[in-house]
Amino acid sequence: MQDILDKIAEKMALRTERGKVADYIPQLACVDPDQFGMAVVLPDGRQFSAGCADKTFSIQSISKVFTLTMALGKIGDTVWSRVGREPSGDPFNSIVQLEHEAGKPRNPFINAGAIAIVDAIMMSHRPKETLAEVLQFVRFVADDESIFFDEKVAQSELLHRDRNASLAHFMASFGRIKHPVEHVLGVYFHQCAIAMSCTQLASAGQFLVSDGMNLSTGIRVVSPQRARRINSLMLMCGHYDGSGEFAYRVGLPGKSGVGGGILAIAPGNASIAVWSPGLDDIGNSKLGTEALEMLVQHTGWSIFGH
Ligand SMILES: NC(=O)CC[C@H](N)C(=O)O
Repeated sequence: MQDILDKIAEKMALRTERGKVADYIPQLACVDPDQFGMAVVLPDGRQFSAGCADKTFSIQSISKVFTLTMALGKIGDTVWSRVGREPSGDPFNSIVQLEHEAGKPRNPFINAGAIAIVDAIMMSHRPKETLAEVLQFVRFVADDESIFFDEKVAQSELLHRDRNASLAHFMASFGRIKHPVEHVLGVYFHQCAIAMSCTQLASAGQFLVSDGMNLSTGIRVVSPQRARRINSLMLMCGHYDGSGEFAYRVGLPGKSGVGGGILAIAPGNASIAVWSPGLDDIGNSKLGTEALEMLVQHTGWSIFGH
């Protein structure tokens, strides 16, 4: 495994076409696009990594996997009255479907869906309390107390919130947001601003590899059925309107973020995190996808076989 990762990192270091860093969140535009990191955690807890796998980056929308898991824990299947579970085929920050579908987002991984999920987990609590809970949950699944919110990124998103604020207010106009919109957005921007390294992120994904159980810590996070369902949502919706392309090229449940990270789950085999800040046109990590494509070719880990 170490050899495979070293080879991938070597190849990635030579790439000149690295995509474009997200600049609609100015703080993300400051990140050096020449970086690449990758980490793999096996079910027995063994870790392998290459490149700058220990450097923290903004996990952005990858956080939506963790807040969805929290929401399912808190309100169970009621989640599905707040968001759907179909791919949207539209960009992550699109508003068009909301008008046709009475303010109900297609799935929990597009921005509108993740904002609705935040509203669902707030349960009349103050934003600070919900934020503490989100951070505690991520630290728990990663088994790492050092994970933190990058305040600069959160403030940058807050300052440039027009699009997400529009989504939230539009949903509120259908009676679908129960807490003050500014509170919900504050929590949403912070969850997106969680900073993690590839190693930490791959550890956090372990429960999705082994039927809901983190075999390293021996702690069950969710039931096998729930782990399977979260994985299916990641496969169908985790890369927005690029989910079909990601399934075709990589064939693993995956969740991307505009910080350039991707968490991919090879059920029964490994939790994989990759980071390279340059994005493709859709907003998914360009080299991150390429690296995962190479990894599955070497390992045969795609859920669809070799
Ligand atoms: N795709 C993403 O990672 C988007 C998350 C980002 N925080 C946003 O709201 O626009």
